[in-house]
Amino acid sequence: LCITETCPSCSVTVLSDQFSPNTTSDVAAGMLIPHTYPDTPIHRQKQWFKETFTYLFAISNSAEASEAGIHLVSGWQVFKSVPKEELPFWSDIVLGFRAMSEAELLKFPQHRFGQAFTTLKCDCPSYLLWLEKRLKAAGTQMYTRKVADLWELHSEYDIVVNCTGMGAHQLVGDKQLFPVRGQVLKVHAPWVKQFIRDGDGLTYIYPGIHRVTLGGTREKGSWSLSPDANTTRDILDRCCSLEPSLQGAQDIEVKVGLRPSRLCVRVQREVLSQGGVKLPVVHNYGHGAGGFSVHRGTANEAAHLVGECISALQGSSSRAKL
Ligand SMILES: Cc1cc2nc3c(=O)[nH]c(=O)nc-3n(C[C@H](O)[C@H](O)[C@H](O)COP(=O)(O)OP(=O)(O)OC[C@H]3O[C@@H](n4cnc5c(N)ncnc54)[C@H](O)[C@@H]3O)c2cc1C
Ligand SMILES: O=C(O)CCC(=O)C(=O)O
Repeated sequence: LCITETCPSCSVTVLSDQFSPNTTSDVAAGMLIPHTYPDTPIHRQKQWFKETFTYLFAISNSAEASEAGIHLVSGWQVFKSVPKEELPFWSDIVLGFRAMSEAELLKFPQHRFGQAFTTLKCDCPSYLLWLEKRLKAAGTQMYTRKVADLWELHSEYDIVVNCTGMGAHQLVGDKQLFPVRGQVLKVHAPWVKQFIRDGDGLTYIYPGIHRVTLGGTREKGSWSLSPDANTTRDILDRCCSLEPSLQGAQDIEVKVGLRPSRLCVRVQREVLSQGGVKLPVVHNYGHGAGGFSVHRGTANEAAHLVGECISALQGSSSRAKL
């Protein structure tokens, strides 16, 4: 979508072996709460988050908000002891970030410190459909197709943008990419209006438009997409200890996804070369646990790199003519 916006003369085709509702992005809680990528400079991550927050905040304030599934949500992140970093790098991007008051902390007898703020949340399947609709309106073709090798696209396309998430492990043989399995529950508990996140990042309660997402797990290196019944009980127990009213949650649906994790997101231009033939590629994958939080920022950067590929192609074709 960013490419169609920044380069309207480009003809964009989306190829994917799965579309919504069968992607990792459909499983996500969709909270805008960044995760730190250890090998990406903080100023770059902050810029990605800021661009994403600004973009989604504008949608949340528009008549598109409910179709796009974007809404503001307020709540608390609570800690058993005061964290080393009292002010996370994103504290001035979310709204109204402050330390919790004594009165608020009374709700969490096992916790000693907390942060209150308002952020955005995406109802992921709605947002993905809304994005697809906008792509189609921009004239983008969408085909179901599994790509086994980027070179198979060479004869049909000038530039390939690789946004395959965990699929990049096989497609481009990226051994720095690893799965972090996450199991979540989507439940009916319409009385829960505030989010609650344990500062250790393992347990969270995220109210959405229709359902509340209860999490979670972070199992590094696990490729299993099968729900685990013991884990479901454990998630429910942990969430009930933060919000006892969840004992009354109904209609529990279990979802599992593999976070496409790396020490840094790979937003990078590469020119593949084979027998003197060149294929420009822009990679945009490896968003781990924070794909929704930074998606618009990384997409803007990838679109910019596509612009650079176009300039390089135009330069080489004019040189070829000379
Ligand atoms: C339980 C859980 C909760 C999460 N909660 C949050 C949250 O609250 N906030 C947040 O910011 N992030 C969250 N995340 C992280 C977020 O879901 C991911 O970072 C994000 O979904 C990654 O998006 P992606 O588009 O890169 O990958 P995907 O959504 O997996 O999309 C990749 C696409 O590429 C296609 N593909 C792959 N390989 C090929 C191939 N060879 N040929 C053709 N197509 C291919 C796939 O079919 C798919 O459509 C969560 C993740 C999990 C698992
Ligand atoms: O970490 C969070 O609180 C949001 C959920 C998430 O990003 C995840 O489970 O990966």
